[in-house]
Amino acid sequence: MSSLHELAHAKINLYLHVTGRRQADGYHLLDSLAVFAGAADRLDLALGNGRGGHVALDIKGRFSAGLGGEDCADNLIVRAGAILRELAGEEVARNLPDVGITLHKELPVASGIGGGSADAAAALRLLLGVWKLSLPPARLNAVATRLGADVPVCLEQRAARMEGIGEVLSPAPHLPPCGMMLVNCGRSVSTPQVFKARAPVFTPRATLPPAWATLADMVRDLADQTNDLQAAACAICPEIVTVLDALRVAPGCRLARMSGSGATCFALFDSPDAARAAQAAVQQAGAHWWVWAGDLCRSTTEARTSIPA
Ligand SMILES: C[C@@](CO)(OP(=O)(O)O)[C@H](O)COP(=O)(O)OP(=O)(O)OC[C@H]1O[C@@H](n2ccc(N)nc2=O)[C@H](O)[C@@H]1O
Ligand SMILES: Nc1ncnc2c1ncn2[C@@H]1O[C@H](COP(=O)(O)OP(=O)(O)O)[C@@H](O)[C@H]1O
Repeated sequence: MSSLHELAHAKINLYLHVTGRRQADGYHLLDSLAVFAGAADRLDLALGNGRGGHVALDIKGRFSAGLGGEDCADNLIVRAGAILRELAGEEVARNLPDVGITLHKELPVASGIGGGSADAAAALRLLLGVWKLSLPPARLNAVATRLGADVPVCLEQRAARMEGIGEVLSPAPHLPPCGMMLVNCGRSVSTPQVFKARAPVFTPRATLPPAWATLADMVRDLADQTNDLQAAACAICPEIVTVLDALRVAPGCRLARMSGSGATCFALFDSPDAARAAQAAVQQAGAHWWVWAGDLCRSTTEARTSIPA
């Protein structure tokens, strides 16, 4: 059998409102518009010789060192395998083929673009396929949420509005053509720490149109929204402010903001070419920064998503 692969695209929160707090466990209630950028990790899967549904993980790529100190059992890819084995039950699990997954880690770790969540979702897609398991959509959403609040949206890798703690998904407004730049200053920022450090105020749910015909229309509406985690993340990691300043003065930048709990920031441009044209100028502001420019994923086909029925 030839090797299977999936791309795990970066999730960008175009805005992120903290609308409340869940009583039961203190998780925050969110209203966010998530889109997916062309930037991605890649997972290659090869079938092993044994049975039992074991997942062996090998990590390569530009940001592999960011996960180097961690036990592979803690990796969200291996945890995705463990949850599916548990759901399959002992008898079925005994006969599941072992697999080897190579993660090419090209997205910065703990950086507000959900790389780990995207990897977990890609692993779920791959493993459901090779193990020939199928789950009803609500069950799959619950499994994904157990792995992380960002994992459900990463299953489809399609622009979506996220509510609840992230697991309540609805269609995003139709997006206009545009380009995107992503910049990360190289410092990992802890999501729980940022949630804890934010000012204890809530922002109402946004009112969005069904479609944005032009980037100017979208930017006008996004300018009225906020990332409620940005101030707290900037206090923890002041270099985020430097990144935002560099993005705002980049030629052609229409809007610059932080994604998720940071530290990665994004900027919107008229086109992927306009974003790429501004890349060198931004890289000059921070030689050690990770800078990516290109297009959004505009369809699930483009994002190479395959959720077995
Ligand atoms: C902030 C967001 C916005 O999309 O993105 P990232 O910064 O991670 O990319 C996500 O909500 C992150 O999702 P994810 O990283 O999967 O979070 P989880 O592993 O479930 O939770 C990590 C920790 O973040 C806090 N958390 C997370 C989600 C949420 N709605 N409320 C929270 O309070 C909790 O302290 C939790 O223990
Ligand atoms: N495959 C993975 N890639 C990245 N992080 C992972 C992975 N598996 C587990 N993790 C853990 O999840 C944490 C959050 O990772 P990540 O999803 O990259 O953050 P964010 O959502 O803020 O971009 C990391 O600090 C790391 O400990």
